[in-house]
Amino acid sequence: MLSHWRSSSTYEVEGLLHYKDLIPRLEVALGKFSKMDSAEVIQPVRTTVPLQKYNGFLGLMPAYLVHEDILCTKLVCFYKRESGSTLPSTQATVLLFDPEYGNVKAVMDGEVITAKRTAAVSAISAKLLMPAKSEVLTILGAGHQALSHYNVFTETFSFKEVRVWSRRKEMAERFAQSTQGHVTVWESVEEAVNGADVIVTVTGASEPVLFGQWVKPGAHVAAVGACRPDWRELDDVLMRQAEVYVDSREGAIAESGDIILSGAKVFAELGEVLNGTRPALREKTTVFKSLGMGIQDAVSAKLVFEQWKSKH
Ligand SMILES: NC(=O)C1=CN([C@@H]2O[C@H](COP(=O)(O)OP(=O)(O)OC[C@H]3O[C@@H](n4cnc5c(N)ncnc54)[C@H](O)[C@@H]3O)[C@@H](O)[C@H]2O)C=CC1
Ligand SMILES: O=C([O-])C1=[NH+]CCC1
Repeated sequence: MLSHWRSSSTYEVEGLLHYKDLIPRLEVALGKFSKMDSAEVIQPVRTTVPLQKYNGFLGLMPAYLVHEDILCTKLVCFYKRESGSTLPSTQATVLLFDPEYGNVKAVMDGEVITAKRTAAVSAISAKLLMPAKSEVLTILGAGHQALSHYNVFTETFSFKEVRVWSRRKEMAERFAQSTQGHVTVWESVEEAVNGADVIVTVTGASEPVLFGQWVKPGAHVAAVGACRPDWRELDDVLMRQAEVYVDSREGAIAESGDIILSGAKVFAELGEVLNGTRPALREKTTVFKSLGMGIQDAVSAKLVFEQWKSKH
């Protein structure tokens, strides 16, 4: 039996999970997921328990990758926070099991895993779908996901300009000061996205913040927030004019307000594009609607555990 590891340290997981290792494993997992073969991947849609009193949700995200023998679940609480709140908006713990015995092999901090695997999947969407000559990246939101997206997008691609907008300008300014490279702060979403080739929406919004009329034709939008059926980040115009890609069709039609309320049709899962069964329509305006999947946490947790074991 493998040794048992407990870590509540965000710092420890941070040092063990690297995009160069994570991205290829996520691509394989997304491809397998989209083959819809339950002999390969078992991942029910997230079970969500509303915490009405606190404007939040507890999400349970189990997954089993059969050939890799990775059995994992994430427990994630996420909240809609008022402007100025100092409470965290996402807290997560990841449990990695030994599938044969059923014992827990590792308990890990899930915040870094959530931040990095979500950003890595958005980077995969951009790699497949952004315009061939993409020079301007705009990030809407200035929290944890904004930073992980900045990091992986600037590590993976060569943008000439990176812009940020946040509903509180001082947060956008703080974000711009915290990044390695130069980031410009914009006062309005309309100005921030004007001419942008790639737009990442990582806000806690429940009403649209990004409107289709502002988006350059052919741009790619990675839409990461609004993970509830009645929450929005994108308006109907954008949802209907874009080709919509998702991580999971099943998850999207159950959980994405942007898809459900706009009536937009899902064109493909990212895994189908990776498998070559659906095309990447790079020349069109594209939206990747991310909701997050248990398999993404599972491959991340396995990587973290492997790295940890190699050092102990
Ligand atoms: N798709 C996925 O796999 C995942 C999605 N998420 C979602 O991504 C979003 C960002 O998460 P974090 O960066 O961890 O949160 P965070 O709290 O660190 O940052 C949220 C950002 O959104 C802004 N914001 C909050 N409410 C807003 C509103 N009503 N209008 C405009 N801006 C608003 C905040 O000022 C802040 O800049 C959340 O919606 C979260 O639920 C989080 C984890 C995984
Ligand atoms: O996949 C994930 O961890 C989450 N999606 C929405 C909030 C948390």
